Amino acid sequence: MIEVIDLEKHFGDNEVLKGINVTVDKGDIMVVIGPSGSGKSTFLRCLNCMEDPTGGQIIFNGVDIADPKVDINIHRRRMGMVFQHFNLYNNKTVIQNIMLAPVYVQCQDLKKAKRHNRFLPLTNLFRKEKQEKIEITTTKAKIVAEAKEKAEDLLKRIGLLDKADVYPSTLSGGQKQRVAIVRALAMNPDVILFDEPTSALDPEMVGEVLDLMKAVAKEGMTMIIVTHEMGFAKEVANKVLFIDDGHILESGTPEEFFGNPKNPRLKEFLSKVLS
Ligand SMILES: Nc1ncnc2c1ncn2[C@@H]1O[C@H](COP(=O)(O)OP(=O)(O)OP(=O)(O)O)[C@@H](O)[C@H]1O
Repeated sequence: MIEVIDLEKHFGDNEVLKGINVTVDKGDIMVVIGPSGSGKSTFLRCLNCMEDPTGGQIIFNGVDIADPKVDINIHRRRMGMVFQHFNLYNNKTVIQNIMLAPVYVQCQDLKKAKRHNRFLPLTNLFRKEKQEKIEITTTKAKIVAEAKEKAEDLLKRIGLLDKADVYPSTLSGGQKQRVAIVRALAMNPDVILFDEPTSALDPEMVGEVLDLMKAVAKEGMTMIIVTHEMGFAKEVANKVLFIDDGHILESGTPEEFFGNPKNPRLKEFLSKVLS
């Protein structure tokens, strides 16, 4: 699904990623670990071009999205992202947060179709087939109604339907992050990128977020997760990467990675974080 080839990212003289090569297959749960400042978040942010790569390719569903000529917005909607600090819109209610992006992209598609006055392959996020022709007689009201139904289902799933109309500031950190995760799911993405999703949470809330992530993983979602939660990596991941100083120094299954680490820097890192 994603093939990262010789990815480089520099911030001025600071060469943060120095040639990263990774393959992500459909259904992979890939956990990325490494010391602070090693480039993990930068790697994740380059995957959906939130940071423009300095060099290399990111082939996503067959298209090099690092190519500046590519319309990244079309591809980015297929990649969900969950941030350390939730990034919910505080001036929108919980359900509005979940509905916003699906309604926006579908209304944009509808406008485009109407402009061309013909059938176009439109994104219908609420049907099984992700790219199917929908009739241009679809209306914004229909799109909103479908998005609302889906958002309510997602809130039900995380036990927060009663919070649909409140603002995020009234939620706990764990609740905010669970809303952020279902917001990503509402776009029916091919992959979700998680950037330290539990690092900003009080310890008692970490479990509820990890449990939701485990459930999403079980459903077959492809996930790439930067985290310091080694227990989660051992239990849920099928691939683990160790990034240090802008390189992948080791990668493997959790069994190989934790059971028989080879790189001395990884051994040292694991002895610190697992002790
Ligand atoms: N937008 C930016 N502008 C300039 N430098 C940046 C930017 N983003 C990251 N960096 C630099 O890139 C390096 C790697 O940062 P990054 O956040 O990717 O590390 P990390 O491995 O995720 O660290 P942590 O575990 O502490 O979050 C750091 O030296 C950081 O200062």
